Amino acid sequence: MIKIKDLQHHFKIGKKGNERHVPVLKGVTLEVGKGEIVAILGKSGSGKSTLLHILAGFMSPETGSVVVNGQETAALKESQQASFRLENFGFIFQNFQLMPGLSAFENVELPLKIKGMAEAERKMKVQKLLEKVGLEEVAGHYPNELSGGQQQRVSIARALITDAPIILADEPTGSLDSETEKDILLLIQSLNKKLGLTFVIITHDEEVAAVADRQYRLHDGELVKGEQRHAV
Ligand SMILES: Nc1ncnc2c1ncn2[C@@H]1O[C@H](COP(=O)(O)OP(=O)(O)OP(=O)(O)O)[C@@H](O)[C@H]1O
Repeated sequence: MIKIKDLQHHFKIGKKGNERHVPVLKGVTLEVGKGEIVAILGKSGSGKSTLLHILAGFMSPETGSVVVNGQETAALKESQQASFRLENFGFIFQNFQLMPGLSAFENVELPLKIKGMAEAERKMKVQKLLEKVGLEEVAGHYPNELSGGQQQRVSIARALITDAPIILADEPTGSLDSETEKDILLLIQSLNKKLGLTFVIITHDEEVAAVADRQYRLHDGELVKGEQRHAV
């Protein structure tokens, strides 16, 4: 499903003529199969977000390749990139990134509007998914009328609504208290089992990584395999 091969990336820091080259990824190789949960741990600044951005096609790697569902992402034309992303990836962020002026229902509906799905089909699909993630009673609430856990459920529903097979989660519980964190991790595990969704989760939190089938640690620009556990 995902094949990342020998990714290297560095950033230039400082003023022109006096730049420093800081290597962030020094040859990262990773394969993720369909229906797996893979966690990437690493300290702040270790390159987790850089890896995720390259995987999602927001950034191009200097060397190495990313193949998603058989498609080498660097080979996509610029005009194909957005629809490829929409078809293949759903995103979950630490700070939810919901549209404040839209209700929970409308936030989840938005990607389908962008895809051009007809209204009746759209409404039915959103309704079903909101029930699945336990939000039917707050569907009309705006983000500022929802708890952190509810907001993250909305953002998970938004990530799932387009039926993308891969969910990329960037510190999905970073803004939540530990009880709510557990709820969200259980939801992720259940969606993985019931729908066969693939998750790549980046986190600095060992408890979050514990839901993964495989754990890796980004350290000094390299990916090191970690331990495997299966409990929330
Ligand atoms: N656009 C950029 N220009 C220059 N340096 C950058 C840029 N983006 C990231 N970096 C540097 O690359 C390194 C990796 O950053 P990255 O955001 O990938 O780390 P991270 O592991 O996701 O950190 P965090 O957990 O704090 O989000 C850091 O040293 C950062 O300062």
